[in-house]
Amino acid sequence: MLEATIIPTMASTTDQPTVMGPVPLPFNNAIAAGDVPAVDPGLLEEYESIISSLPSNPKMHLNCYQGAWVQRTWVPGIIAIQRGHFTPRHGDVVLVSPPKCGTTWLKALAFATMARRVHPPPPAAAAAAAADVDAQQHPLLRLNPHDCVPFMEKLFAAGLGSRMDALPSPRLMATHMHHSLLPTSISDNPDCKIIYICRDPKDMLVSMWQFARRILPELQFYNVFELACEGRCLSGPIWDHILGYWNASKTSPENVLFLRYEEMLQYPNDNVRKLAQFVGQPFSPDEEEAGVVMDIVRLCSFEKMKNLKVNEADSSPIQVPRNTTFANDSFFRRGGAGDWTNHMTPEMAGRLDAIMNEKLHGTGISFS
Ligand SMILES: Nc1ncnc2c1ncn2[C@@H]1O[C@H](COP(=O)(O)OS(=O)(=O)O)[C@@H](OP(=O)(O)O)[C@H]1O
Repeated sequence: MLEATIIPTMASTTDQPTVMGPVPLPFNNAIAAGDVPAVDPGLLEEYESIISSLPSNPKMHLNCYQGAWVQRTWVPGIIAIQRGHFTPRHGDVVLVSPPKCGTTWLKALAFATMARRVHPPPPAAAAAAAADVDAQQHPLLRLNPHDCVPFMEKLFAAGLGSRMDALPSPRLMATHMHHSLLPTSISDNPDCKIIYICRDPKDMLVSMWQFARRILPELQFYNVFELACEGRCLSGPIWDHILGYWNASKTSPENVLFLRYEEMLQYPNDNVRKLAQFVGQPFSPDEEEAGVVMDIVRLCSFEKMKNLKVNEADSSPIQVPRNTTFANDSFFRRGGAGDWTNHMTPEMAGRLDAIMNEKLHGTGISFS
């Protein structure tokens, strides 16, 4: 670890400079302050012409870009990242997931783990004492995890990608991009660590449908299910998304950590230890003795996060760029595994399992 230095915290525009160690800073509206730079009209025209040539699903606002179904508005961001507008740095950690597979949870856990020396997670006693002012200082008690860890393609699509350069190392960021979409400057870069999380696709689809219904109330679960089976739902083909990172984790285990939502639910402490080790910040015997692992798991638990004031329905999201569509509460619905049994017939579940089994056959990973 480098020695602690005086650098300004980004926690809020009014915060005073604070003694900080080399930890990720919450990436929130402070860093997005100022005018959004105008995107070159020529570039916009080029993006538009690329997008208009892509296979599309207008109802779902999706396009198929280089074999992956992505949200239309993210395509310019993906292109910008592929063209080298993002400059990786030693110490960068990229969190990757298909949507609705535990992104929010992983953002919280990775942030809490990597920032623990400057922002210790509140210990059990302090967490119980609501009046404990110090305990409330933790960024994750005042910010939604999406305000702490930027979503790369959205940021670049908004012309704000260069603001990542302002973040000190180590930087923590997230993407939903398929492995095949990543530029080699990320995917083949030993300086850049990737932490991947996936989930039983059946639960992922239920979660995705429930989320999408907030803006598309007429959307039927059956439609999302069919699209997924055809490989055309958001981040589809799902099997390609999972396999890309699964294979990379086998080839380069020191660069790609592959996690599963269901295993995280079952063994949260072990998985947080794995994460800390992977990013080069293993828990010391003193931290183990003090219960820091459990403190992080408790701070980031579904129950804790869902019940925070910042994550209530009327809490305004400050994500960068601003997400006016989904309120913070939409990221914490039910949690847990197995909700698919309430929405799929056994035939539907069997069909999706069979497709996944066929696609993942012989790879060493399965979901049934
Ligand atoms: N802390 C924590 N622990 C366990 N589970 C959690 C947590 N936070 C969010 N969730 C559940 O994750 C689902 C949302 O997935 P994502 O966070 O990937 O969504 S997004 O892609 O960022 O929009 C969604 O799952 P469902 O409840 O099944 O819809 C969330 O409830």
